[in-house]
Amino acid sequence: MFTKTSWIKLPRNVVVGHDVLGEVRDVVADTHLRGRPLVVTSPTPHEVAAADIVAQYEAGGTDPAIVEVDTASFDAVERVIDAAEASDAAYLIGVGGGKAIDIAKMASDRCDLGFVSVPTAASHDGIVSGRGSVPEGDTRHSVAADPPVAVVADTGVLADAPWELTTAGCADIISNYTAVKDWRLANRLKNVEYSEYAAALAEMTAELLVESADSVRPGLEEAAWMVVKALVSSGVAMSIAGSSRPASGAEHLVSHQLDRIAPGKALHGHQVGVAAIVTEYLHSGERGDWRAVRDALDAIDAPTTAAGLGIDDELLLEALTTAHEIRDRYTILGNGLSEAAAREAVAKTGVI
Ligand SMILES: NC(=O)C1=CN([C@@H]2O[C@H](COP(=O)(O)OP(=O)(O)OC[C@H]3O[C@@H](n4cnc5c(N)ncnc54)[C@H](OP(=O)(O)O)[C@@H]3O)[C@@H](O)[C@H]2O)C=CC1
Ligand SMILES: O=C(CO)COP(=O)(O)O
Ligand SMILES: [Zn+2]
Repeated sequence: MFTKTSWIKLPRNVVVGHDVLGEVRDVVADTHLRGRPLVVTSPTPHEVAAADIVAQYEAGGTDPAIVEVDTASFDAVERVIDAAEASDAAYLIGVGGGKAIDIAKMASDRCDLGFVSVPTAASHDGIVSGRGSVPEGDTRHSVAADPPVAVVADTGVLADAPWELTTAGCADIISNYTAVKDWRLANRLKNVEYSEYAAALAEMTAELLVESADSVRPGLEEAAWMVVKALVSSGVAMSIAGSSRPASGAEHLVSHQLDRIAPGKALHGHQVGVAAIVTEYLHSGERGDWRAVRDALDAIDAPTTAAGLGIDDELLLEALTTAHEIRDRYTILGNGLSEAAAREAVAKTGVI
């Protein structure tokens, strides 16, 4: 008897374009969301975009509540839940990078309130995904959370953001190659549930971005457009999969471990990019595709070495050899990469 069920949750409105920040209130009005919003943001995105959104609501006679978060943590999620209850918020608007958006997404899921995603940086593929990702102690939780009801991505705001945020988003997409390889491996070796549609979408998204690398240049709004479309597409792949598997494999384990042992040194996307060079080497060997991954990162100005990340060589080696402990997710790292193998891989790929 066939007993499988698949429940794919996707946003209702995804609005991408020039000056769409000014349309947040109208985009929300086109959904079922009504009442007083709680704007969840972080310091820079507050100035860059959240203040404008608050002004839109005030001009329309609504006084939105606002809360700032400064770390991606469960404490921050609790603080936002308290703020939502105290302000009697009807829905949440996450304005910022991955941190603010994840926190808003997870808090709104817990409060059973709708959530709107307003990215101020094309730096990560959690913009539309139905996942929230937060560290806790020695582990990393990637939890299911309802995806945003609406997404408003202003390409002018994204193009004005520091260039390295955009290159981090590109690297997060390029890491789909190795993530999908890990997913297929886990499916073959551990019978992990696998979706060919989600895998194909994640890979195709990376492919299209790499093919367009020449047009991904600083300050170009068209580049912001291309990158944010790829981030949306990658987030949809995660929603189809019902997990972050299409976009998160061993390279993400290494990045999450770096967040623990070398916090705040480099952006999420840059860390997964450098780690992907190494995990691609582990998948396909010296003559394999690791050069293509490195060259793709290089072509969009993303770092390709530990030094480029500003991370000490020994710390990267520690992350590589301990990354398998971060969560129960089978990857090419198996039950752990030995120090000798890690040293060999970083030397062969020039990552160290
Ligand atoms: N849920 C999911 O599916 C996914 C989640 N993630 C998560 O997302 C996070 C990484 O996202 P990321 O965006 O790199 O991290 P942050 O949200 O920390 O943003 C990085 C930096 O960019 C700044 N910033 C954001 N927008 C602008 C702007 N327009 N101009 C100037 N500075 C700006 C932030 O400022 P400030 O310090 O003021 O906030 C911050 O310093 C990680 O926690 C990762 O786990 C990543 C991929 C997928
Ligand atoms: O960063 C992500 C995908 O790019 C989310 O994946 P995680 O589940 O590893 O947090
Ligand atoms: Zn990522």
